[in-house]
Amino acid sequence: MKPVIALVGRPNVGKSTLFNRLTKTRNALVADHAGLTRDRIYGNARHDEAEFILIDTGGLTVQGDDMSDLMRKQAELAIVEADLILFVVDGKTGVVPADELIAKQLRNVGKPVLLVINKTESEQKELAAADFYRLGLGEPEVISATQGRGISNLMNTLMRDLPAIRIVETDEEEAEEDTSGDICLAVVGRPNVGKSTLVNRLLGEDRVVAFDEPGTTRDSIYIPFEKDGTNYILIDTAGVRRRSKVSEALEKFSIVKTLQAIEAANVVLLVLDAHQGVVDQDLHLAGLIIESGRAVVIAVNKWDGLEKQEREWVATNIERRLPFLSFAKTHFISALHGSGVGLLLKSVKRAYGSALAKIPTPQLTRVLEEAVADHQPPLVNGRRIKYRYAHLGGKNPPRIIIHGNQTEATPNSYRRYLENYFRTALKLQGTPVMIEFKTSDNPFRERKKPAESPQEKRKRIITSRAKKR
Ligand SMILES: Nc1nc2c(ncn2[C@@H]2O[C@H](COP(=O)(O)OP(=O)(O)OP(=O)(O)O)[C@@H](O)[C@H]2O)c(=O)[nH]1
Ligand SMILES: Nc1nc2c(ncn2[C@@H]2O[C@H](COP(=O)(O)OP(=O)(O)OP(=O)(O)O)[C@@H](O)[C@H]2O)c(=O)[nH]1
Repeated sequence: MKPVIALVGRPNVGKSTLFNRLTKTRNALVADHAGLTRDRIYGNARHDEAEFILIDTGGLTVQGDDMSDLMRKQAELAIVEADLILFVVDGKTGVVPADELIAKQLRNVGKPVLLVINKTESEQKELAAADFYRLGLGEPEVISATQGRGISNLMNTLMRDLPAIRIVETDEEEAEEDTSGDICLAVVGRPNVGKSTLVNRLLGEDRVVAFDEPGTTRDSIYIPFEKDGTNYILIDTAGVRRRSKVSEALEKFSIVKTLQAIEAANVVLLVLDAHQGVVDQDLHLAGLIIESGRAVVIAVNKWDGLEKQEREWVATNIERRLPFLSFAKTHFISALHGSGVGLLLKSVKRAYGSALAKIPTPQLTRVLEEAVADHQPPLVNGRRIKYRYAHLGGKNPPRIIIHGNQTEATPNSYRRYLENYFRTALKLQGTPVMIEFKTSDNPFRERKKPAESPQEKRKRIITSRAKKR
């Protein structure tokens, strides 16, 4: 499971800037979806050899700000859930009383804390650090988040202090044996939408009583079950099994836990509440799911007892607010009464099949040719973009790599056209499809390149290992 690092510090010290610098790698899917609020507080960070979940705790220490209560609690929870805390201070202002207060608080958290002095582009390292030793937090890292100075050193220190963030090398054989065929299904949704009720429905009441496992709040529970000859591993973020142990709703709902579950899943079941429609927190979750590239099925729960008019409103509301999830199948269900629940798993299975489909190069290339024949790509600098062939560069989500000349100049509108064309022609349902372009003079040399970079491969192996747990 990915380690969690939390950014803490008073306002304006540069936490968001550092956050953006460390998390900017995985925006490919998100950037292309207009209307999607990107979650700027929780993110996946990747840097050369390391990978972790990064949380920006925002205005945690400010009294009377306008951060909503839930967000504040989430921030407090983030610190509890973090494996390590980065305490960011401003090198230009030097130590201010608020820094001392935060340092005092952090010393009581019982977590490793690394002091990071930001905004030090014009200063000598030693000079910038001198003032901050009195916070009693040991050797600080000296960085400039805007210029990227000191980030490599910071990462090295992190890898030393928190070795778990290092991406582990594994050999080929281990990668091969991962094709167990079990469908990893994460049930996610904000508090009170009915996740627990749905999990109980999916598993059958008798299993609920029988199962219990110790663990911390941030861990989900992995429950294998079988339905109509298919094996699933349900990732229960609602903590159905721990009702008795964890009393507070807050402790049960955790974005870190949700993120970890999404990471480990093949398919995400996003549960919404029909009585409320799509609220901002649903949008945040949808953003995290989109960013992960996982397959998605939407369950609109509490469909029972709604008037016709209300139902129409909910359906429209979902279409309007979640256009970037239009690839996902939506089911209107009642977890309480069981209606519509049976069909959910069919869609989950279909989405899994689409997300992990093996699509041979000749087939992809044929669809590409048909798409181009139906609708030509535009001219760029007087020359037409030319696509030679397409191959599958990865799964879950399918990554279709298109090779040719000037392909990088393909406008977004045409890329979306191709995406939809592939989706329809290949009958892909419930999964995002990523289109990537490569320009190469010699397609044969290109063809010999590995479909996956070593880093992507490592990532895939780690993720599938997480699923085994
Ligand atoms: N000179 C300098 N300015 C920086 C650096 N990093 C951030 N800043 C600036 O500091 C200001 C605050 O940065 P943010 O990243 O928004 O700070 P924050 O800690 O997230 O602030 P809150 O969102 O209010 O908690 C912005 O104007 C940044 O451009 C840096 O390394 N050097
Ligand atoms: N009317 C109706 N109520 C439902 C349905 N499903 C769940 N509920 C009710 O909604 C409330 C919340 O359900 P839970 O299953 O605890 O929701 P949850 O998402 O697990 O909530 P947390 O555990 O707080 O994350 C309970 O009172 C349920 O009885 C449904 O299909 N219809």
